[in-house]
Amino acid sequence: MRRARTSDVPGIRALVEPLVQERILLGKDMVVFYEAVQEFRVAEDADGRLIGCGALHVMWEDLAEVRTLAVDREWLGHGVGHALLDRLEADARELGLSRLFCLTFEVPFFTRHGFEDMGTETVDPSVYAELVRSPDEGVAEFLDLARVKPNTLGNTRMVKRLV
Ligand SMILES: CC(=O)SCCNC(=O)CCNC(=O)[C@H](O)C(C)(C)COP(=O)(O)OP(=O)(O)OC[C@H]1O[C@@H](n2cnc3c(N)ncnc32)[C@H](O)[C@@H]1OP(=O)(O)O
Repeated sequence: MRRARTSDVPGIRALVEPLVQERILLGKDMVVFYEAVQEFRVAEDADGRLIGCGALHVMWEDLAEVRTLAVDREWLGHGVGHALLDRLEADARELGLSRLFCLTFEVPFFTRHGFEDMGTETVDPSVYAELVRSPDEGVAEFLDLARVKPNTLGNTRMVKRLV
């Protein structure tokens, strides 16, 4: 497990692409991955092949989103996903964050990690007014804005409080 390098971006894209085709993850252009490379952690096998990735995207003083968490099909069920999520959580704590958001179909996996369905939970109106100015799709998903509903269909908005 290590921080991503720019040379990992094609590998991250290759991990994510089949999941985009299955409409599990949202597709992103290469430039977006390069811009976000500092948010990524990657997992590699003994031969240095990329087998998993995940990113932490800060949204507000206390809040970040876990995004683009993906594990190579051949490695599913070997603890790679949990290890990546643990690492992202540790990064979140280091940054001083206290809430982690995710939008996912993998509810049991995130529940095992202490995430809960957000239900109708929202944020303070003054914070809402600031967040709503963001052009980021993840922020819009957190706020459950109508324009991103087609992306969120069937997904669960989940949150974990870091103590
Ligand atoms: C915020 C977002 O990015 S949302 C999108 C989340 N990503 C996706 O939906 C993409 C498609 N899914 C995936 O890539 C994967 O299924 C992931 C990332 C969700 C999970 O990755 P995996 O590496 O298979 O997870 P991991 O092996 O750690 O855990 C899966 C199960 O294997 C079991 N397991 C088997 N071996 C182990 C082990 N050595 N250590 C821990 N768990 C293990 C666990 O019981 C676990 O069960 P749980 O999910 O109910 O807790």
